[in-house]
Amino acid sequence: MDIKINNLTHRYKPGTPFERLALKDVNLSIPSGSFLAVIGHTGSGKSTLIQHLNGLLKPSEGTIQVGDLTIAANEKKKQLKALRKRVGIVFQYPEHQLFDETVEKDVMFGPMNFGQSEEAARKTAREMVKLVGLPDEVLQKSPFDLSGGQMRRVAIAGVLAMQPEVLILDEPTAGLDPKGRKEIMDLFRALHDQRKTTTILVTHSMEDAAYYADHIVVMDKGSTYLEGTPAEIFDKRDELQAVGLDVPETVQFLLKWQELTSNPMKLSSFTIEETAKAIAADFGKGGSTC
Ligand SMILES: Nc1ncnc2c1ncn2[C@@H]1O[C@H](COP(=O)(O)OP(=O)(O)OP(=O)(O)O)[C@@H](O)[C@H]1O
Repeated sequence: MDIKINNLTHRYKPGTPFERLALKDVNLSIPSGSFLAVIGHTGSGKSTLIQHLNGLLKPSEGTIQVGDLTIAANEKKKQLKALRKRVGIVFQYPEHQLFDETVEKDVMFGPMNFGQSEEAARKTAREMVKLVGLPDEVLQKSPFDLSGGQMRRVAIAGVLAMQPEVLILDEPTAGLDPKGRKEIMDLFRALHDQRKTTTILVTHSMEDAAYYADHIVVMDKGSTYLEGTPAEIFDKRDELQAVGLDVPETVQFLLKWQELTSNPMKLSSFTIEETAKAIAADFGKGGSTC
């Protein structure tokens, strides 16, 4: 489902002494099936931007097109509900929104709210719990008896249960350890690859942007500042530094490796050892053929 953001401006608390211009005249096209990372210094407007994509915020000016739905200022509730069905958001610490007495009921809530029968929602819950890598046994447990990583997966299952065509991830791995971060990001990338879900990742991690996304938008002071592939963006070190962003050495190293070997594989900063092994294996192959 293609997304087009046209001349989007957003003001918080308009007409009050606290008015704040958070987005100004943003134009962006996100083709169906892409994996976009949105990066930028704190306060640059990333969260404000993505909250427009599922109707949590309405434009002050401009429009958002998601497939055949167009959202403008003063949009009606019905349109916003239709938008929320299409666009799912995984917020930071999504487990804070878990509330039901069992995992099954929690995951069933969204689909039933959007009209699925109880039986169909139960089936969906079972499938989604499996999809996020949890065993069937958790279905009857209280979400609050699970580990932090398991709770995060349950919350993600709840978003996926709505079968969104567009998935927005707002710092979805915040607070997880490196292993947990990699598992969750790999899960999103696999979902994207298998289901062609348009995926938009808001992140402070340059590594995640470099390794998981196909395209990057850099925000600065409420506007889009740079756009391009990870290789194009991270080649612009000076421009990035000018807006307070650094390019970690791991990112430079791995992008260089991809370029040198024309290897399209997506590497993660958490898999430096695997990368080293891949390089060693490649040298090994070279050695044996020389
Ligand atoms: N509810 C609000 N009321 C008033 N101003 C707000 C509100 N939310 C955000 N802002 C302001 O809008 C601007 C953009 O904020 P936003 O949260 O979109 O940035 P961000 O890039 O997501 O930041 P971070 O990386 O810290 O999450 C900031 O100046 C912020 O202070």
